[in-house]
Amino acid sequence: MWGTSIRIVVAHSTPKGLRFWCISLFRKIINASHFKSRKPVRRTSTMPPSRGVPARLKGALFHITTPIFYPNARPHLGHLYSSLLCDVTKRWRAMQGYNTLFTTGTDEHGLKIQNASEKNGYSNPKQFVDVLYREFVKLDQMANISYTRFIRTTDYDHVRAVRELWNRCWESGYIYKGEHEGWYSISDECFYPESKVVQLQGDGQELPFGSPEIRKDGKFINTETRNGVVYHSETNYFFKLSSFQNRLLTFLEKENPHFISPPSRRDQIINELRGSKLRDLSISRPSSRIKWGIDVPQDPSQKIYVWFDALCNYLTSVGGLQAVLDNSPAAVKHTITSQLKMPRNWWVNTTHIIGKDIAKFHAIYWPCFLMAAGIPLPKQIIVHGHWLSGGVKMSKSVGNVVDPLDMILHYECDPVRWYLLENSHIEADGDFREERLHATREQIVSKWGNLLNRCCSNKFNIPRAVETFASQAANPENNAATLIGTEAQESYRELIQLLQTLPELFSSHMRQLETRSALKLLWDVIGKANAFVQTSTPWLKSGEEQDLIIFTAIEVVRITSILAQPIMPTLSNALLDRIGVDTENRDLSRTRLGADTLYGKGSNDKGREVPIKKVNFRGTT
Ligand SMILES: Nc1ncnc2c1ncn2[C@@H]1O[C@H](COP(=O)(O)OP(=O)(O)OP(=O)(O)O)[C@@H](O)[C@H]1O
Repeated sequence: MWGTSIRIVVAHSTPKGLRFWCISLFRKIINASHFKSRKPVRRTSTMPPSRGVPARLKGALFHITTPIFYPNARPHLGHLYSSLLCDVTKRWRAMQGYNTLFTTGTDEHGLKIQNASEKNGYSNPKQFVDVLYREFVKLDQMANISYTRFIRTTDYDHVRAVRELWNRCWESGYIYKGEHEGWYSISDECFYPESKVVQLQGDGQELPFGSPEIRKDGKFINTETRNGVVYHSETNYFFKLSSFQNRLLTFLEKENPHFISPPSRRDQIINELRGSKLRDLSISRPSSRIKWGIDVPQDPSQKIYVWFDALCNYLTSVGGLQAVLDNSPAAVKHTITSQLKMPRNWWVNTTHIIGKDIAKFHAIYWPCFLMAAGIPLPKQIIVHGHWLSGGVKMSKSVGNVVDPLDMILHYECDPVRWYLLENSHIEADGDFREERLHATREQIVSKWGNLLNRCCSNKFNIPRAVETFASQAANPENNAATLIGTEAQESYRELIQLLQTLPELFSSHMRQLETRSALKLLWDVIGKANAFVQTSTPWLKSGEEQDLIIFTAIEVVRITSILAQPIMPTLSNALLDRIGVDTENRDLSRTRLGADTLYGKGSNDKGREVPIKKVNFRGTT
């Protein structure tokens, strides 16, 4: 205040050159006296955050969905990855001020489940899925996946929603009965055109369909998923997919070019739509062949195709088709959906995260079903790559799976989450390596934990350092002079620069789901902070110089831990607990340097430990 009034007097009463000279002189005097005579003043409340949640985000709606998974065997690392991307996005959006909804679940009907149930000795597939869906719920619990609803396609309200969708498409004339023959994959539960079928020879050679050497009794596979196919003919109901080719292309190319992300996946779908004509899609199967499914409303001799059933789960999750059309709460009572006052508003703010294996179903079939039913489309589909094992997609059917529960039990949930997000890229496939997971945990302990440990030594006083320097944080250049030696000052300046840009850059990577780049930013600043502590040797310093070093380093722990909450919810909060950050002060508005002026109490007490320890590498990959 004193400084401000002097500056105002000087600014208004002197010529320009003299005025600047006076200002800088006064600044120097003020800073010098400030450093000499400053005594910590205990404040009664924390400083107001500098940047709150932008008004446009407060209360905005964000609904995110995983694919629903087949409970034909226990879940593997690939399933966890899809769920994790959703969980992290949901947590991040919640931190930004959105109202969020997150649904996941299991796809419990169809031939694949029927066959697996029989193979496992169950007479009723429902009993089989009742056992296996729990494995998916258990994994979500163990991995801290914070869904708001776990949908099972055998849930009453879902069955009702599927019938609603079918009836609406039927009434609008987009479903008709016909004869279907072609190459069918039991594993993929779909037909493939001849152009995508080859015959496998004994020597591994593949003969395209139509080659003279092809034998009728040979083994045929499709070239998309490489699963076996058989020639099959039956009466089915068809969906008039062909009617939507142009509408869908216009939507994807002109009206909503960001509907499919990343752009490379959008281009693939557009090329597919441009390159070949959409054929009408068989959306039922004879009940004689498939017993385990939802009856076609007008014809119980047919069961609804499992994809028509499964995709509809996304509508169930906001209350079903009618609730979306009426934009009023679902008639069927469910703890979540009946609470949604305006289901359509949630629906149009829905993002589907899916693996690339099911892009066609989500980016072509699903929008067409919705268009046929007169329902607006969701906001976005984000397509991610696969985790491989032995060079091919990790898959339940192939059996080349990594058990995520096993990894979580040994390495704990947060390091596994961090590892998966750091070692993957939305557009590329990832290769699981247990030694890298182990190294990730080591790095958290030796870099993050070490920085915390150093600052929490009983030689230092974090609360005093925070009280002294938090209010000065807006003026880091003034503080640099407190440090002795150009090396320490340079290191300080670099660190401050990184910290100042961190929240914005981190946010921009998270918006694009570039988790690897987001996490790299955290490592960069933590690495820089460790180097700064090493260079400035606070254990050899005292008074304000020591406090400034400790304040700056512990700010790195505080800010990175706040930002890391969506990635490692438990550990980041344990780190914040360890340095006494109030639970009210862990939002994004506190990620500015000095945005929390009251923390650190008890942090330097003897005997308190870092909340993560090393574990051994088990040597199995
Ligand atoms: N290897 C993987 N990498 C990444 N995600 C995967 C992987 N496997 C499955 N998923 C996720 O699960 C979805 C498919 O679920 P599904 O239950 O069909 O898995 P699956 O292991 O491929 O099953 P199956 O082998 O029985 O067909 C994918 O779209 C993706 O979201």
